Amino acid sequence: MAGAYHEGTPAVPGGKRPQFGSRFLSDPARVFHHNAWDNVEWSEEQAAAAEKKVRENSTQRVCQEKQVDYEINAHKYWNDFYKIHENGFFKDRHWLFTEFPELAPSQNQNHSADLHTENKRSEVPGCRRSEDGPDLIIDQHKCSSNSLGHKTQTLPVEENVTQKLGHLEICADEFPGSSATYRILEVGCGVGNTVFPILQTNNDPGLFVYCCDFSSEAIELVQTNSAYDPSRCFAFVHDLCNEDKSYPLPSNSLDVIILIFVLSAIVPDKMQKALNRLSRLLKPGGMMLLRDYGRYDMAQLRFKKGQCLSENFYVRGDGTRVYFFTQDELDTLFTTAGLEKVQNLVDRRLQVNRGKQLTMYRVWIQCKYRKPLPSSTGS
Ligand SMILES: C[S@@+](CC[C@H](N)C(=O)[O-])C[C@H]1O[C@@H](n2cnc3c(N)ncnc32)[C@H](O)[C@@H]1O
Repeated sequence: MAGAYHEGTPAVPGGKRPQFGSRFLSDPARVFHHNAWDNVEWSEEQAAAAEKKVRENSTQRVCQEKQVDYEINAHKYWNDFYKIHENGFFKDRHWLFTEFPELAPSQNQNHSADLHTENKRSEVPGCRRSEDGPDLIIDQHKCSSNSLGHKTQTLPVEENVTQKLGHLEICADEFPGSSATYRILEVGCGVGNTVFPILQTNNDPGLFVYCCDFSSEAIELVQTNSAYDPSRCFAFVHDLCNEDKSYPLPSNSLDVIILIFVLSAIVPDKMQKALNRLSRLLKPGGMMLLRDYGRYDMAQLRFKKGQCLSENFYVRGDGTRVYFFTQDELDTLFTTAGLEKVQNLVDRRLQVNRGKQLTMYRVWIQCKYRKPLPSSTGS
């Protein structure tokens, strides 16, 4: 199936993960000597062939009636996906902390040095360390607000002073994790491939991790996972496209929001508003982190005619959808949401199936955008 989710390379058994992005293919004759090559340059012919393939597979669009069904029932298609696969896609994601040290800042002594390097790297397209990506690859949590046992902290409220989340009522000054000092939200968390490594790796006592997904099946799998700790984590069902439902936490309350292969799963004309709403939740100085599919990724080229919904947006055989971004599109989305660029990189990786002598060209985009600090006035 085009675009089923599997992560590529497993972690090195018993060893520290090597830095990504350090293996370059200089001699094409050696392509089958390793499983993956980093920062692969595409030839003009290859780029032209990819464009042609996309033109071809986009000629025939899915009919309007089916398009409406995929939109209205999007959560159901993902529920079915998780009913079939459960958490079979759980993979080691320790690359998360190499790429996104913001997820465990106290575990990264060189955090500020890393950020400095990132700023530099963002100016050099294509110059980055790479990583594995997917290819291709609750009901409600019991109210445990203030479960860290800290004093509650009053924060400005987003829209509603009190919001109802199922049977759970959340107030501005008393919401899950209200007393935490470092708050991370993962949107479209699936079965917790990112959340659980964060909880395991980041042992800051002030950490609180929120995670949501519109698939109740996925959230149930997160909540019933033995590593789920309601004193440090709050998993909830939420549709990031739903304008009528607020997040169960106030504006300006989050240090980090992370989106891993989720923005691509929503219909393009709802992406901007979804990001605008998320941006409001960030503290000034807070960061939005994203890793997602890039234009002409192998998964896009593999779609057949009749699976295209709109330009660069496709439906898989199981009814789940996927968009393939350019760096510029993501830059526009984030900056329109009021954020400033820290990093916007393209990761072109060549994965190799040595057994079958197959080559797979992957294109992923990684972004970090920051909410600006209020500018000091009167100086
Ligand atoms: C490709 S999966 C990625 C899951 C997870 N981030 C990971 O990397 O393992 C996309 C996820 O986004 C979720 N999703 C798609 N559209 C959504 C929406 N509108 N609101 C919330 N979650 C959504 C799906 O249920 C699915 O879990």
